Amino acid sequence: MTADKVQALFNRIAPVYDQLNNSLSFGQHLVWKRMAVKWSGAKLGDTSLDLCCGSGDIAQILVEKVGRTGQVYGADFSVRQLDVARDRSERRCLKPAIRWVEADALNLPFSDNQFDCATMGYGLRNVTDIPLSLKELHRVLKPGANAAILDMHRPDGAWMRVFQQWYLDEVVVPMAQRLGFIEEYAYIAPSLDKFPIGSEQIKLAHQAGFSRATHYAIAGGTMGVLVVQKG
Ligand SMILES: C/C(=C\Cc1cc(O)c2ccccc2c1O)CCC[C@H](C)CCC[C@H](C)CCCC(C)C
Ligand SMILES: C[S@@+](CC[C@H](N)C(=O)[O-])C[C@H]1O[C@@H](n2cnc3c(N)ncnc32)[C@H](O)[C@@H]1O
Repeated sequence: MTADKVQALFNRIAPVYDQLNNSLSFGQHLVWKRMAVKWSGAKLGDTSLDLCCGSGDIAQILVEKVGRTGQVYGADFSVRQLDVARDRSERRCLKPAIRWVEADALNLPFSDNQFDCATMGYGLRNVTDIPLSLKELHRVLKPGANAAILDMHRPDGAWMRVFQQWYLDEVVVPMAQRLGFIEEYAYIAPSLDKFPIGSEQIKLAHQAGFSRATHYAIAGGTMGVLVVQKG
C-alpha cells in the first residue's frame, strides 16, 4: 500500500479506532502500551516522542511518566487521528499538555538528538520504508536514549499462529464490517504477513545505527516490543 493510501485509511477509521481497539483486544492493548512505555525508559523530566501516535493512548501514558517538568510530542501523518488525540487529551487537561505534530515518520520535523526516549505503537508495520523510519528515529534520539516499538508479531508456535489468523479473519474483519470498515481491517493480516519478525527487526535496528536491540514477544507471541538504544 502507498503512503497516501495508509494515511487515507487511518483518517477514515479515526472515528471508530479506539472503540475497536478496546473491543478487539478486550482492553489488553492498553496493557501492551504500558509495557512499551516502561521499556522506553521514560522518566521524570524527559523530552519524549510518541511516533505514529494515532489517537494518543501512548502519549497520554508518557505524560504520567515524564511529569510536569517533562515534555511529550505526539507525531502522526493522519490529521483525523490527531484531531481525536487532541480532543481526548484536552478533555483530560493533562499537564504537561501534549504537543501534537502532523509529521511523516520518514522525514521528521525534529532536530538531531532532541529526545530522551521514544515510543512507536503499531506504526512500524504501517510505514512504507521500515529502514528509513528506524534511521529517522535514531537521528532524533539523544545518545544513550531508548525507544520501544510495539507491534503485532507472528508467533513461533503453529497453533498460536493459526489462532491469530483465525482471530483476524473471523473476529476482527466481521466486527469492523459491521461499522463499514471491512477493507481497512482486512489490511491488517497481509501487513502482518510481510512484517519482519523479531530477529529480523533486531538486524534492521542495528543497520539503522542502534547499538543495542532486543525483541520481546508478548501476548503469546502475537505482539512484540522491539527495544532499541542509541549508543
Ligand atoms: C492495538 C490494536 C490494533 C492496532 C491496529 C493496528 C493496525 O495496523 C491497524 C491497521 C488497520 C486498521 C486498524 C489497525 C489497528 O487497529 C488492537 C489489537 C487488535 C488485534 C487484532 C488483537 C489481536 C489479538 C490476538 C490475536 C490475540 C489476543 C490475545 C488476548 C487478547 C490476550
Ligand atoms: C495502527 S495506528 C497506531 C496508533 C497508536 N500508536 C496506537 O498504538 O493506537 C498506526 C498509526 O501510524 C500512522 N502512520 C503510518 N505511517 C506513518 C508515517 N509514515 N508517518 C506518520 N504516521 C504514520 C497512522 O496514521 C496511524 O495513526
